[in-house]
Amino acid sequence: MPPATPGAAREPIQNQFDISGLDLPDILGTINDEVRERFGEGKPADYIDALANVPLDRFGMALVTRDGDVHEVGDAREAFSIQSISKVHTVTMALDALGDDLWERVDREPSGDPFNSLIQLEYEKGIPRNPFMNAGALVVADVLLSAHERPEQALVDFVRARAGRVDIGADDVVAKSERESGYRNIATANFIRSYGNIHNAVDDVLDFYFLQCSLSMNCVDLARSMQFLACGGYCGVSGQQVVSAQMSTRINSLMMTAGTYDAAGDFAYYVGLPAKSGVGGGIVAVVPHVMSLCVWYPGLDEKGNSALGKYALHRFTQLTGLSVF
Ligand SMILES: NC(=O)CC[C@H](N)C(=O)O
Repeated sequence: MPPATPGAAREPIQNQFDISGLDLPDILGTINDEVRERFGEGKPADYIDALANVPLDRFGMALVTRDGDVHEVGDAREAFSIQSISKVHTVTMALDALGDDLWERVDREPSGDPFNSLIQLEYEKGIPRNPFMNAGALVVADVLLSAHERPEQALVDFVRARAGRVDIGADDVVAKSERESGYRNIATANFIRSYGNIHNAVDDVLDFYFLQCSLSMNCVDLARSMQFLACGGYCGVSGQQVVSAQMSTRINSLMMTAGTYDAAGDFAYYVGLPAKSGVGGGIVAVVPHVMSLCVWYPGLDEKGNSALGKYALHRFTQLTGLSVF
């Protein structure tokens, strides 16, 4: 049947912000059952000794709505190494400190290369492609070292305030292990320094970076810590406006285009949400204006993203229709 008005859509447009008709506990339960059938897929991040032997029999998922309601399933309260998810927290702090001047130090384009790649840095004279690849996160770390008297404490305070928990901290074993096996990050930081785009001592920048990667949090903490990106920059957990509404939209855009590295296109296609992954197996995602989510499964695919975490988010957008597209 043709639409009544020429040019009008056939389907009535649903209010994409209305989740009252969704049975979220049931949807999470279905995803949990499906994921557990597939335990064993992927492999842990074996280039960091402390993460190499994490068993592939854990899955957690949590979401936090705009109203602060929490839904969770599986191992959503088991802490894990947040790794590169911390890059969302640090870029938020750096944008708060420098505003758009940050973009003179780091670009905001997808890289199409692995998260630890150095290849574009020489062509682009020490300006990393985006703040979510390791090179960009090292520049962001340097910005925070310049902006804060006690940068590590400032980061821990920021994450604690967003998650609403005072006992969040770094896992020293993971941080030490990262330093011991951190050949690429050490090379990257020194290479950027040679272009003058790191201003503080390289070792201090690396210490900060390894600390941020080694923060230990669970799915509920992480979903809460991203709630401000679902609420126009307002963090319901702390009652603070963290960044402007415009800036929170832009951080979501960065996650969409670069949050899952050289799989960002596939992620947009398969999941359809801004997301940020870490090699600890966590992935956070945002449904703008609706909710923030976190999934965790430690087996990674070849791009370094949680294999079943990605599957879980794919099923979530399929079952709820909550893709941004
Ligand atoms: N993608 C990631 O989570 C990478 C973080 C890891 N600590 C590294 O620097 O290699």
